[in-house]
Amino acid sequence: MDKAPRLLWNDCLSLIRDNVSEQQYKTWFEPIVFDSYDEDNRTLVVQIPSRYVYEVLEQYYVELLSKVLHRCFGTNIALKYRVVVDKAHGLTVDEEGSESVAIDKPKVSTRANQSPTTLDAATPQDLNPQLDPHKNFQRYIEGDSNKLPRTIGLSIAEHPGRTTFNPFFIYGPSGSGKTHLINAIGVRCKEIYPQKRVLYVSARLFQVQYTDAVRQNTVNDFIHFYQTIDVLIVDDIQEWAAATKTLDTFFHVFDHLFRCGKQIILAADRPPVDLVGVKDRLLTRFSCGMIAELHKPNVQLCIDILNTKCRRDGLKFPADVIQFIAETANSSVRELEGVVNSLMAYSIVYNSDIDMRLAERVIKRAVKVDNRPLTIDDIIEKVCAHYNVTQPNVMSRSRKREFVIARQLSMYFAQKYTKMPASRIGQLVGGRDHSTVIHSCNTIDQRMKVDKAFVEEVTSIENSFKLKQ
Ligand SMILES: Nc1ncnc2c1ncn2[C@@H]1O[C@H](COP(=O)(O)OP(=O)(O)OP(=O)(O)O)[C@@H](O)[C@H]1O
Repeated sequence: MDKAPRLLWNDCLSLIRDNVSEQQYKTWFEPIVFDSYDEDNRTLVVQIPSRYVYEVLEQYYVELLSKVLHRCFGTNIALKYRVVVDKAHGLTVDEEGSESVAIDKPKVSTRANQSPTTLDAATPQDLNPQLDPHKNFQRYIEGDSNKLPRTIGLSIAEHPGRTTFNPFFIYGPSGSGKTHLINAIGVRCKEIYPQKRVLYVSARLFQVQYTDAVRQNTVNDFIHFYQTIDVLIVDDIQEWAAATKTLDTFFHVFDHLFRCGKQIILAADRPPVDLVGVKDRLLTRFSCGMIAELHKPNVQLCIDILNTKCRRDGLKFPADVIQFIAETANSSVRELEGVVNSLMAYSIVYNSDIDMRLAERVIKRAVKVDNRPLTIDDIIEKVCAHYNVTQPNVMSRSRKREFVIARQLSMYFAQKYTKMPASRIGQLVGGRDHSTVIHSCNTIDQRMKVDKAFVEEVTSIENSFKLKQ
């Protein structure tokens, strides 16, 4: 080979650049770094920033890669990916990321869905905690909606069974991050105390295991096994509603662990009082430690999560697209992630850049469309979310800058999108008169004529209304 392998790889990149859009090149190929070339095995090793990039390259660009590699390096060339860890942000990409081992395909850390098969008390090293290492605290972005549960979770991980937060009962809507948080507690706990017997189990799996134990006449072993756990994490316990026998069995486990000072962590989609079919003796126990609620993420948390995801997965989304997704697809973090994945898929399939047009198209398909006419309450809610202020702030007499803007914009949008007269709008926005509404609308109109950044802000809020039109 006459030319240095690094230069040959640069040739490959030039060829690729000619064959994909600029956006695709920047997103998927620019982050690839030449690592090494093994002359004997004719193997090129490249570093990639995440497993996600690997999956996309393998799924959509493998043919292109193979053609350019053959063209530049000749036939019989093998390509290996090395998935690196983002040290700057303390984020690990996959299990092998921290070991500098060249891998054909990064090994996925599969979450074994099965519970321990033997019901004997295995040693801590033998017990698979059934935790997903990726769902850790480093990846659990903090925001207003989860600050308290996250802080409590960290403290439990550091002192399991020794805080007043026992049991820790966490509840919140679907996709708000319950599983991630309770899993992160287990992961952190295991890092600090490798000897502790930590176990994550879904309520459904616990029930299945219990049913099996009944069938095989091993209920005592079953209970004994669970009574040997130091940190027991049970997810989705609302699924036990009316499963009387399972609940009774869990009662024995719970009581024993609690008395022995072991940590219990429970997650559900509703607070203990709303758990149907659970007897009082368990309900009072569920409620005697700490109950914390996870709320729907606010816009700022969505932005932070999206930015982190893009950074981690080596994606480049324009800021206005991030803002738009955060404002429109924010009913849960799962929805946010779904939109990002769809957006990537669309951009690849249609060979188009990720911009507002594509984002609007994808969001319309991915997010449930609400056909109700836009109401003034919808408007105030979106404006408040955008400026991170509360409805009482908007209604108040305060002249604080962001309150005034949120107030004036609420009136402006109400006039533009609802059929209400100015006097009614004024009444609903803190009991103002119609001349204040007209003045506010004029102020916004005037500012939009001279302030480009402000026009962008207004457009971004209007985008968040789109799903309601
Ligand atoms: N604060 C956060 N930072 C980063 N990712 C998050 C955060 N909250 C949730 N996620 C991610 O959102 C997705 C959904 O979260 P999770 O499964 O924990 O929700 P859940 O409340 O348990 O939902 P369900 O009740 O439907 O099981 C996961 O991929 C999770 O990693």
